[in-house]
Formats: sequence, C-alpha cells, structure tokens
Amino acid sequence: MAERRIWDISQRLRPGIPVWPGDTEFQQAGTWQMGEGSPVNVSALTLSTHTGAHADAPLHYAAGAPDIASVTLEPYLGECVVIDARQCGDLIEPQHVVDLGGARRVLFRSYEAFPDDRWEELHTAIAPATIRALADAGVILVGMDGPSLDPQDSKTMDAHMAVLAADMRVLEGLVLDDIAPGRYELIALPLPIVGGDASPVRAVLRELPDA
Ligand SMILES: Nc1ccccc1C(=O)C[C@H](N)C(=O)O
Ligand SMILES: [Zn+2]
Ligand SMILES: [Zn+2]
Repeated sequence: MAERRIWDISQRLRPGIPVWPGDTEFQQAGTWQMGEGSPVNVSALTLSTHTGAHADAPLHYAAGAPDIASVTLEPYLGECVVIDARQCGDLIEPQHVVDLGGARRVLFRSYEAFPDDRWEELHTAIAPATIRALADAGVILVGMDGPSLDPQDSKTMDAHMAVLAADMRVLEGLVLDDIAPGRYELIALPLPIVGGDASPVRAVLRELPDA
C-alpha cells in the first residue's frame, strides 16, 4: 500500500514570527555551541504559548478550567473536514458550514495566502451560532488559520465562550494555503505544559486511507 500523503500545516517557529500585539516575541538563544569545549548545540526558547499553530486550553478563557496538560488527546487526532471560508468576510456564519459527513473535527480556511511576514489586525472570526451548530453536529474540535476564533478587539470572546459551553477544543494559526477543501486525517498534539493556557502544536493533515 502506498504511503499516505502528509501536508504540514504548521507555521515555522523563528525570530520575527508574527505574534499577537503586545505578546512575547519568539526568541532562541544558544546555551552551548559545539566546538567551544562543548560536543553539542543546545538552545533555550522564549515564546508565547499562542505562538504559531497552537491549541488553546480551556484555562485560556475560563478561570479554573483545565490546563493544556489535562485535556484528552482524542480531539487532536482523527478525521476532519477542511471548509473553504475565504469568501465569508468578517464572520463565519452557520450557513457557511458545508456537510460534515459525520466528521467531528472542522478546520476553516479564511486566508487566500497566510500572512506569515506581518501581523494583520483584521481576520475572519467565527460566529458563536456557528460554534453551537457545530457542537450540535457532534464536532469536538474547531480550528482555523487566523490567530483567534474571535475578532482581535473582542472583549467578550463570544466564540470562545461557545466553545467553553460545548467543551470543544481549539486550534489557531494553522497554515492552510495548500489545502483543498475536503476530508483529511488531522494530527496536531499539544505539549503537556502543566498550568499551560495553550501550547504550540506540530499540525499536519494526512490523506485518508482509501475507503
Ligand atoms: N496572545 C494573546 C495575548 C492577549 C490576548 C489574546 C492573545 C491570543 O493569543 C489570543 C488567542 N490566540 C486566542 O486564543 O484567541
Ligand atoms: Zn490562542
Ligand atoms: Zn483562541
């Protein structure tokens, strides 16, 4: 049987990677360099938990809620549907959701081309009614390419609150430029950061086995 194709949908983690306004810039500092009495290279990272492709923990938007080390991994692994949301404008509404065919994970592509060299103040967000409709359809994870389910200036975090009410999991900052709408296997595991409000993920899509 042929190997199934894999698409990497993760941002490259590097100095200058766009971060949420005011949040910590990504830094990588060498701790040891090979050849200066050291047989190895070792470095130390400084980064926001919401850098690049990442999973939000419930703790990010609800005090006392589970941290990223506590959430179960099932939502981050398994069949998903990628929906084209490039024409949705500011808000992905329930009528933009296509037939899920029973898939329990949904990723929305809103960018024509992911803005990997700059921070964009405006991005497509998800209406809370859309989150509720997805939850009613049995969806356990919602992901997108934009930096947040909610608009950047939101103080009420309506989509995140709908996610909290339905106990769904969240992925943000995915790069879906090369991904045609359709069905894939999602693999995007968060690191078990104790007390973590989020974690970077290595997110990939894999071709489904022939049915
Ligand atoms: N880094 C931040 C700093 C302040 C306020 C929000 C953020 C976020 O990252 C938002 C986020 N990605 C979200 O989960 O919607
Ligand atoms: Zn986040
Ligand atoms: Zn979020």
